[in-house]
Amino acid sequence: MPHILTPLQKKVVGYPYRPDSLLKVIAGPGSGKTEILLRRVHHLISEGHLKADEILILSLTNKAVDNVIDKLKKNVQELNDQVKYSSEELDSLIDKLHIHTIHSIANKIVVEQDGIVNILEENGWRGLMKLISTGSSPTGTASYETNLKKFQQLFKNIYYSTDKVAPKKFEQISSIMKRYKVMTNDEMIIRAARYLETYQNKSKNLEDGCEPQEVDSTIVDIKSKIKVIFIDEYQDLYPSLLPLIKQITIGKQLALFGDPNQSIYQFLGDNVSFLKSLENEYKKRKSDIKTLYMYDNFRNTPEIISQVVEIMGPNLVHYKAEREAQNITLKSSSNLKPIIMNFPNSNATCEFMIDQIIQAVTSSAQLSDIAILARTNSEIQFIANILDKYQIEYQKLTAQPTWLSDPRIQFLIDLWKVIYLVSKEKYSDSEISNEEIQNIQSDFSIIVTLGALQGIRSTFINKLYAECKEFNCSIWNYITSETKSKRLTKITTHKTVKQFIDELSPYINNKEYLYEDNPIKLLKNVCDIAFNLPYTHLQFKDDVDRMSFKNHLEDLFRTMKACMMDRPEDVPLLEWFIETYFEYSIFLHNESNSGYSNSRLTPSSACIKLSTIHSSKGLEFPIVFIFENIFQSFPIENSVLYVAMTRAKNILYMFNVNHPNIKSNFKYPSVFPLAKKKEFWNYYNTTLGRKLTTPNIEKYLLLMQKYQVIRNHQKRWFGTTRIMPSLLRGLKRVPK
Ligand SMILES: Nc1ncnc2c1ncn2[C@@H]1O[C@H](COP(=O)(O)OP(=O)(O)OP(=O)(O)O)[C@@H](O)[C@H]1O
Repeated sequence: MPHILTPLQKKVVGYPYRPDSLLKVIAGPGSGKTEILLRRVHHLISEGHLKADEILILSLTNKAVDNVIDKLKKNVQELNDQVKYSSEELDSLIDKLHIHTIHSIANKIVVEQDGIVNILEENGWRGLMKLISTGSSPTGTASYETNLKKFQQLFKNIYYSTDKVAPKKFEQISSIMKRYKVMTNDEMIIRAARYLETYQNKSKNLEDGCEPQEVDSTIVDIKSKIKVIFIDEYQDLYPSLLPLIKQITIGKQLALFGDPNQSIYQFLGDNVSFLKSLENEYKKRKSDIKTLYMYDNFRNTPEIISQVVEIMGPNLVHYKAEREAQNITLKSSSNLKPIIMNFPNSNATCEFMIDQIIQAVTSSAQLSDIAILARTNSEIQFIANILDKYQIEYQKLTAQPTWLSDPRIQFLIDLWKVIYLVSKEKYSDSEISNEEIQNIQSDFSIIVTLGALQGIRSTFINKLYAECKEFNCSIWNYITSETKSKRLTKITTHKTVKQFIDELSPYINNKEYLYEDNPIKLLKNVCDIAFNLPYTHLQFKDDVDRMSFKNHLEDLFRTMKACMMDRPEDVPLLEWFIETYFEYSIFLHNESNSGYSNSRLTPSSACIKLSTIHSSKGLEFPIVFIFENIFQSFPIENSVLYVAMTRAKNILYMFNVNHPNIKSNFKYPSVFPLAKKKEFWNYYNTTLGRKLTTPNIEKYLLLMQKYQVIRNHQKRWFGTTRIMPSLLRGLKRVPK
């Protein structure tokens, strides 16, 4: 059954469609933002105001896009009670809607105009840094990682500033990037905006109809078909996206949904000024601008909401509106206040947390109801290690799969790029003209892979690049030409380059290999190449390191298989994989409910969730622990704490949270043991739509005694008790 809408939700769903207008929906946590956005989409279509292909839904993250698609399927099916959609009809309806991340739509526009482009990833940055530095480090004598970070910052400052004079070392950057079609995400956004603007101006000049119509493309869709644009989580938009958003939204109805209090990406730029500029565009055109508020809360208990207000009250924007809103719907009282504690050390924090988890699962909760949130990845790793120790199964929620950022896997993909791009250039039917030499894309992948090998210094890469420019030839042709490559002296370097050529040549020289469509063979070959090269990252530190590579390799293989199944018949697997692996990997990642359990065998639906606060955005969990390391010295930002606290549906714990409004007091609260609170567990089960169960406190006490782990706080409550790690694994292990 679809939810019955509240008066505030109804207003948003039924707000009229008007071209060139702005609707801003400010919605608090748990107010049903995404659901209402989709109900509005359905309303506009079913009332005949718009067709599905006239609607564009934009989000910032892939996860949010998948969330929209999932909810859309559920909602449309529920709402459509007269004519039930078959699953094919539903798929076709969803296919017609345009649903993208902002970056993927920019990428589509740019690729349609420019062909394949290289978006800078970690290894790409390293390659670029090697290319422009001249032996000594470009930014001083600090470690490579620090230099890389500084370099990226310097690059950003110089590239996007018009008034700064670039140091000599950076002058080459734009020409190199242009030459190899390498760009950062920000540049891709700017480029896409420029293409849209050019199209707009061209169409204006062509209104007399003297030139033929353009073929179908994303630009044509945006400029001529789309009438309404929805942006979910608008508070995360930042200034460098503005040129593109402006271009996309001209003349359309733009509906922004979000919560300014949850603006956790301020480090990317000022969201407030972004919105002002966008609103000014609508004001300039004298368009309608309307703000609606949604402050119902179907998620958090009133006790959690009061705690949020107590800690952050004056810092919450629009809170007045919430207070004044009439008839807001809230959950009933749970009579359980959030548990806020500061511990003297990390061990005490962990022991208490484990104890609470055990109480919860021996009462009514399932392990998958529980999420542990922390600010940094290192804190998440710390908690993961603790849970490993207790053999409690968990799943890390990450925005993108971890294998994608494993430099070893990136190295394998870069090697494939070398094979594919060099072969393509080599076997291309037409002679490559001088002008085309400027666009030899294999060069960049060679620089990235060669530059990652032991003994290859930036002076060499730099010289190589300069030589190729002088001879006007590709790097592969240069290094494989005996006469030319002799000019690059040093014996050790020479040996490594020879090794590189020897490893890759058999595949490049075999034209058929471009069409190899056996993923196992492709993977085995590229691993052989990588292991035979002096690439230090593949000399494993220990078994854990080896296992992590093995797991990532399995994920890479899974992605290849998915690409293979979907591949158009006439496109070779290698080519299709290089173009699409990122999208497939995100898709598979989200499908497997984002992440892996520590055992990799347990379904994610049976695991505790571990997540950084940033990755938990938009999610909700019955029980939330906010876990801060006691060494966390800088206070948590209001917006980050707000997002974390409002993820909790029924129970919220906050451990060692460093915030000026949270007082430190190390005292076990009187509300425990949690397992004794029968009334509360009834409430818990009812709000989650589950059958009522009785908390099994006897079982809990029995187990505690059986395993005899002495805990100070348990001693106070139950006498001497002991918990063994296997407790949560169905109690199969018999203690010695
Ligand atoms: N009218 C309604 N009646 C009952 N439940 C509702 C109603 N509208 C939304 N909900 C439920 O409220 C919960 C919160 O909704 P949703 O996840 O869309 O919140 P949100 O506004 O996106 O929150 P956040 O901004 O914190 O991510 C969901 O479980 C949703 O199904």
